[in-house]
Amino acid sequence: MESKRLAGEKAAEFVKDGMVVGLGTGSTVYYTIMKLAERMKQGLVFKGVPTSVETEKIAARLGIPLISKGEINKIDLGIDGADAIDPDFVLIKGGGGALLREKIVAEAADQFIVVADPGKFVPNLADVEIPVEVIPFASELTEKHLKSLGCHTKLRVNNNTAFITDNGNYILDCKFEEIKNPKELETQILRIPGVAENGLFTDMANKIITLNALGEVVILAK
Ligand SMILES: O=C[C@H](O)[C@H](O)[C@H](O)COP(=O)(O)O
Repeated sequence: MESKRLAGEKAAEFVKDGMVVGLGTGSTVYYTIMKLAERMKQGLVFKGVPTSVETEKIAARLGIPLISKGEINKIDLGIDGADAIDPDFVLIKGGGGALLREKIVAEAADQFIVVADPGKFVPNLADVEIPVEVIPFASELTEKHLKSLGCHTKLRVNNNTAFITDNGNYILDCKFEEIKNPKELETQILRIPGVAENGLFTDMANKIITLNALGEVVILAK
């Protein structure tokens, strides 16, 4: 999609020599990674921290140097996509199942840029399911606990079997009737034993790169 390409490529301009860059997951940030590989050939020097096995493979194929898992100390800039963005820049992520590593990287990054086509903007987050990554042990109990917060849960499946994340966990997609306080909900979900992470990303995005109604790339900042 052209809008994903334009937004994704623009974000690559924010990477400077010597940076450690969190490389997100999905079809929009894919264009960022492609652009970064192009800039690398022109002399840009940086190292990447991939947020998924999928991104790790793409980056490795393009020859992008990656920091190995046990050596990630500092991330200068994270760039990633989103499934939904509300007017306060609260994000829902995890449509591709990569939310856990994505949140670790977004939280650690000094700056976090989101790349998204305009279709990702929603007036109400409750219109979108929140992916919750849960460890398989006693996941029925975790699910029951989640339901007590007032949502409908759905185990994510792939080819008729449970979808397994890069971390060996399940995803429960949770639909709430309303979300009054996303920050509080993010914390409440995280407090449930068995929950590894949830797809609500509050207070994280510093900039959002998207397109306006004229199809021009715009950078929204808080
Ligand atoms: O788990 C997947 C991620 O949260 C992605 O960043 C998100 O799904 C956005 O992906 P896309 O850019 O393909 O719409």
